[in-house]
Amino acid sequence: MTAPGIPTAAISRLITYLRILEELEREERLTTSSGALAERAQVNAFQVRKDLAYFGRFGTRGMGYTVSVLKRELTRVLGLNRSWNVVIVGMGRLGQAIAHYPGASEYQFSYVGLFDVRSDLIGLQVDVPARRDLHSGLGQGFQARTLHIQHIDSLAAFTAQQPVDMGFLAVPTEHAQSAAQSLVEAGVKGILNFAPTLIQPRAKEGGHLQEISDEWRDVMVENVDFLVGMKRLAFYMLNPQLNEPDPEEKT
Ligand SMILES: NC(=O)c1ccc[n+]([C@@H]2O[C@H](COP(=O)([O-])OP(=O)(O)OC[C@H]3O[C@@H](n4cnc5c(N)ncnc54)[C@H](O)[C@@H]3O)[C@@H](O)[C@H]2O)c1
Repeated sequence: MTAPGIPTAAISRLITYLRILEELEREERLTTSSGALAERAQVNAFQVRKDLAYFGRFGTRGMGYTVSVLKRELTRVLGLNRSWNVVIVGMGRLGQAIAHYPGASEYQFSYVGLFDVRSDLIGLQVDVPARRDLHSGLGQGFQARTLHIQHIDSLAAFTAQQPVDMGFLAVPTEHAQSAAQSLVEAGVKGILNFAPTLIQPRAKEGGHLQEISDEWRDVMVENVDFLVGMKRLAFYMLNPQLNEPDPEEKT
C-alpha cells in the first residue's frame, strides 16, 4: 500500500528507521520507542510517529514498539520482503563498482544481467554478490556468482526469458536517454539513473512526476547523484545560516 500524499522525505526516513531497527536487533534490544528511534534518526519523536502512522499502527501507547515486529512491518511496507531483479546498463567504472558492491543483495536486490555496448567489455565475466538468504543474519558472508556482460541490443531478448524489475543506468549523460529507452522497450518499469541528467519524458521536478507518454506509463525513475550532495555541502558550508531543517521535521 502506498497511500497518496506521502512525502518522499517520509519514505527516506522509513528507510533510516529500518536501518536503525537492524542496529537495535544487532544490539539485542527487544523493544524501542519513538523517542529512541528519533534520537538515532536525528528527527523528533512526533515525526517518527507521523511517518509510521502513514502505514498503520505498529506500537502500543506507552509501551513502544517490538523491534522485530516493527522491522518486519517496515520491511513489508517498503517492499523489501520480496525479491527484485536488477540489470546494470553501462559497465564502465561506476557500473562495475556497483556490480561488486554487496550492499544491495542484503535487501533481496539481485543483479541478473549486465549490459554495455563496448566490444572489449562484451563477454567479460563479472562476479556479483548473490542474493542474501532472508533468513540468514545481517553481516554474514556474501556468496558471489558470475555474470557475463552482454550487448544492450540483447536486453529485450533477455527480459523475455528472465523477469527484470529495475535497471541501473550508469552510462555517459549523452547516452542516458537512449539506454533508458532500451530498458523501457524491454519492459523494465523501474530505472535508477546515475547519469547527471533527467530522463525524459518521465521527468521528476520538485519531487513531482511530470506527464508521461504511453510507452513510459508506470515507469518510475529515481535519480542518484553524489555531486548534488557535494555541491549542497559546499553551499551550506559557505552559508551555514541558511541551513534550515525541512519544515516537515519541525514540531
Ligand atoms: N550518480 C553518481 O553519484 C555518479 C557517480 C559517478 C558517475 N556517475 C555517472 O555515471 C555515468 C557512468 O560513469 P562512468 O565513470 O562509469 O563512465 P564510463 O565511461 O567508465 O562507463 C560508461 C559505460 O557506459 C557504456 N555505454 C554507453 N552507451 C551505452 C548504452 N546505450 N547501453 C549500454 N552501455 C552503454 C560505455 O560503453 C561505458 O562502458 C556517467 O553518466 C557519470 O556522470 C554518477
